[in-house]
Amino acid sequence: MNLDPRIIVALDFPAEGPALALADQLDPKRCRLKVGKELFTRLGPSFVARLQDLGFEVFLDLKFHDIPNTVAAACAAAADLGVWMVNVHASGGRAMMEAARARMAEFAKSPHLIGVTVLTSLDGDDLAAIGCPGEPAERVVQLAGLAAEAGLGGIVCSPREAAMVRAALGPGFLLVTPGVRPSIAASGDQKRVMTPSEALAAGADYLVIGRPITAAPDPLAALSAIEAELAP
Ligand SMILES: O=c1ccn([C@@H]2O[C@H](COP(=O)(O)O)[C@@H](O)[C@H]2O)c(=O)[nH]1
Repeated sequence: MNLDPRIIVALDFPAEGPALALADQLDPKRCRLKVGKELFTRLGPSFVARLQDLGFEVFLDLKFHDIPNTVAAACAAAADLGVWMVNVHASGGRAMMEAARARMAEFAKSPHLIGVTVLTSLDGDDLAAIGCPGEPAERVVQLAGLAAEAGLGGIVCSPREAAMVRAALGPGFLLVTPGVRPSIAASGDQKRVMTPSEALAAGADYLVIGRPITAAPDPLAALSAIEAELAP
């Protein structure tokens, strides 16, 4: 029995039906579930509660990015939902992250609060186009340091940067990595990817995996294959 499953399944579906159909087949001992902008915008807090009733810990992936007061209040609202993890954009700045951290400290059992660094769909050219020239890894390490200084418990990054961030910030700082693709899976819009076993070996704590499972002809078989790849 795995009490701290490494896999977080991204439930990116357009409606409750298919999302619940998959959740019903999954086992909270094998994975956690991520609710993102699409499902939360459609279904709201009651859907999160539904997943929690099934026994799942939920990562509410809304990537808050706003002024400190607004983000802190949004994080408090997420904590009220009893979610396991919530995130903010580290590029929102130190004061914003500190405000969110301070509000979380008011909760007896607060979610993990983590900072999104550089989206895994971006490469160096994309960063240059938005006025941030340089390698994604450099910016990830810089934003990870800022998140750590602000008191956050970890970051979202590509597994490609996991080893560098681990070396810079040491153990105990959570590295949550989307951009995970089994070798036979299509990258789609993800530009900085690694396989599940590479991600774990690089030091990722949690692997966020969506379409390689949710869009597979047999999602349970896809999950089992990933678990087998990760087995020691
Ligand atoms: O940098 C980021 C931050 C978040 N995500 C989210 O993770 C999943 C990945 O889904 P796949 O289908 O495995 O690509 C998705 O919900 C994103 O919103 C990310 O990909 N990259």
